[in-house]
Amino acid sequence: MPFSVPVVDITPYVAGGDDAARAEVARAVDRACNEVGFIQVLGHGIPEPVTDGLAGAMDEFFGLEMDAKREYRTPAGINRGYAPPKTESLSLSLGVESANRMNDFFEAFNVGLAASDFPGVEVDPVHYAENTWPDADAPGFRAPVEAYFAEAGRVARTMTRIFADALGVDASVFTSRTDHSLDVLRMNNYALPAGTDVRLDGDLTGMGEHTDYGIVTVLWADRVRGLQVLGTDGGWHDVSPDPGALLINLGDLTARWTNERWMSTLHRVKPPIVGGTIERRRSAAYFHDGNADALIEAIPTTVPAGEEPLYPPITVGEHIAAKLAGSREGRRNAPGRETARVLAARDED
Ligand SMILES: O=C(O)CCC(=O)C(=O)O
Ligand SMILES: [Fe+2]
Repeated sequence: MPFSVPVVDITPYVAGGDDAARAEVARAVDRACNEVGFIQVLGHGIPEPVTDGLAGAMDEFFGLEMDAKREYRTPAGINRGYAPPKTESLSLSLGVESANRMNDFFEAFNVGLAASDFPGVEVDPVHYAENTWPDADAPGFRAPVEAYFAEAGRVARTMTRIFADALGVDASVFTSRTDHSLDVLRMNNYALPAGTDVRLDGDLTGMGEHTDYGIVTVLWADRVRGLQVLGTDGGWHDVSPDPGALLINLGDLTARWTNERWMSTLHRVKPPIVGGTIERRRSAAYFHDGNADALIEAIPTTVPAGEEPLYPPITVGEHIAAKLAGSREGRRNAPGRETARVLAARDED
């Protein structure tokens, strides 16, 4: 079967729909999560001006001089603010040590929910770090980013409502573990500085192969080639969203939670070289990771009778901290179940 990312219209969950229409959506999502791990979602309800605003905000910030952007760096252990090109290596989050170590050329800006967003809840200030906003240099950045952040968060929570129905569990299985969720929006910019000779740097990777870490990711991206997803056929496939669609993909915590009934799919960004350079590409990944103190263990109905779950229980915070130590601090993670798959992947479409 040729590789494709299923399209699902979630209008019945966003704008109201009857039980039959919702059940149909839940079935389609279950199939996509089981077979691909990526979905294209229509009917998400994010107004176009909001995504246009996000894109404009990214242009304003990433268009600044490097010296100005560097002012907004944070320590590697704090997942906020600006990350210059080649400071992160996503494949180290996976336990894959490659020749292009720290060669991911994306630059990013991270914003997320902070301790001050949850007054009265005792949360770890490292996971829930306060944001760094570039107000002085990019005054038009914050408002549209906050507007998009709220919308993407709503879509992520809608997806978990669909997940509960698709898995046949009570909605509280998700809501009880996401009421002070670690949520981060990573805005990515893939561009090479003028004059970069791409022929001399054959190892260039936009973003190294990785799985996302949390529960679910809502991904907005320019319709420019670059994102590749590893299919169950062992090959990498180009994926670009249909007009108006958002990409949704599952993270590792959901694979653990569902005892791998659903997939946390490997992906990477390898922009094609055209005319000696790469086409600029932007994306924004909203990671909905769950409460740092929530325990994630296999939903009992996903574990076959008489078998042990594939993974031991883990808290969201422990899992995310280990992954970030790989991608942001350069400490290679212990190879896991996904590592073997990426090493075996064929380098083709
Ligand atoms: O740029 C993309 O399309 C993917 C970004 C991504 O995978 C991520 O930020 O985790
Ligand atoms: Fe990702």
